Amino acid sequence: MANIEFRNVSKRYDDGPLTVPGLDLDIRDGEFMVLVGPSGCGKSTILRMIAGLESISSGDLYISGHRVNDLPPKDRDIAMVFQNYALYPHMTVFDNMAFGLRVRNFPKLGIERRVREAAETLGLADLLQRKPAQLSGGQSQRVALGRAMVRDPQVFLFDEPLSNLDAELRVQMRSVISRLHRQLGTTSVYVTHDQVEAMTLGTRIAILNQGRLMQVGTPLSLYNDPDNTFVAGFMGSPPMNLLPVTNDGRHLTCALLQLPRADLAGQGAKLLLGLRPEKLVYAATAPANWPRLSGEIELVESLGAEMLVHLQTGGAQLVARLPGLRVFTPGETLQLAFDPAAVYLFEVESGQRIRTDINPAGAASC
Ligand SMILES: Nc1ncnc2c1ncn2[C@@H]1O[C@H](COP(=O)(O)OP(=O)(O)OP(=O)(O)O)[C@@H](O)[C@H]1O
Repeated sequence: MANIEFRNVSKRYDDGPLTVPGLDLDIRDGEFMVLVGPSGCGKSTILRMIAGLESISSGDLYISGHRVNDLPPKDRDIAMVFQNYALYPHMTVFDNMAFGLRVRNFPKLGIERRVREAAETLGLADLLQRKPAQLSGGQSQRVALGRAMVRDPQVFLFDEPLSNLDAELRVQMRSVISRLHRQLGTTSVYVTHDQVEAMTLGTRIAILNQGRLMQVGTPLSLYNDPDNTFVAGFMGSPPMNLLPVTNDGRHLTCALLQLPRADLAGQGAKLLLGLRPEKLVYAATAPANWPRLSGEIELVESLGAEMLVHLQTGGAQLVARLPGLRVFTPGETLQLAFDPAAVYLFEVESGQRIRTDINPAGAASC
């Protein structure tokens, strides 16, 4: 078990720009930390710095309290699981799983026991004599997991391990990884650009953009309490609606609606109003004092029990997540409502959250 501390860590490749500019991040002992963010934001670079596969340009990295900036990868007691499985094609499943222990001169009996235990846990017991070419993608990824597991390292690193699997297998493998973590309690760092994966696996999630930490917290705290528009847009499916509104010190106004908010008198004349798609309800079912807004239906995506309704209204676009019991046709007008306490507010320029006494996370939904 181990904790990992980044202290003002920067990374620059050759003469390029700073890929990671001054990262401060604490990964706690035994937690499952997910690094999430758009392609190219530096997630893999951060992971590879922990593994020792990438040098650190400045700052300090500590694992279990020891500064590891110059420690070679083999001395870090870390196991990494990659997207492409990285199995040896000429070796059996057993030998692939045993390899890391053999090169560390583990006793033969111990290797046998550890591999068989891991194979049992991962449902690979019947496949130990197969070669990687005879395995499905999901089985290959379980072998890659098993190979990491048998080493019983102080840290697991995962670099988008599920991105080559189809949707159903991804869900299955997510629960395998989650169960393993509950069982072993090993500090884990997991890179993905999939926010659903991040939400379901992470004890905490670090959201990155262009190498910078946007926010770190539990999945629920990031969803309920985003610090900025980037996090608000990243967490939640579909993401939060962000509507440009004008603020005259008494009301927030846009083509859609007028919302009394005298408490924002000291704020800018233009703000962004954030409203989660799942906080919109049919006007007919909402309390009379909730603000109404209506729009023309552009598109309806059915999710089975629910649907995503895309509305066009006064130049602004909006998505609502509604119970899927009604049939709509594009072009139809739909009237919706929301709890006025459910809105988030952000500065336009910086995207930073404007915090008020109103707690949107506690707002009711019909
Ligand atoms: N070896 C390298 N040499 C130069 N630049 C690199 C190198 N590796 C990564 N980069 C650059 O660093 C930035 C971050 O890359 P990184 O792979 O860490 O991002 P990522 O968030 O993991 O992306 P993805 O989700 O697409 O894998 C990118 O702009 C990338 O082009």
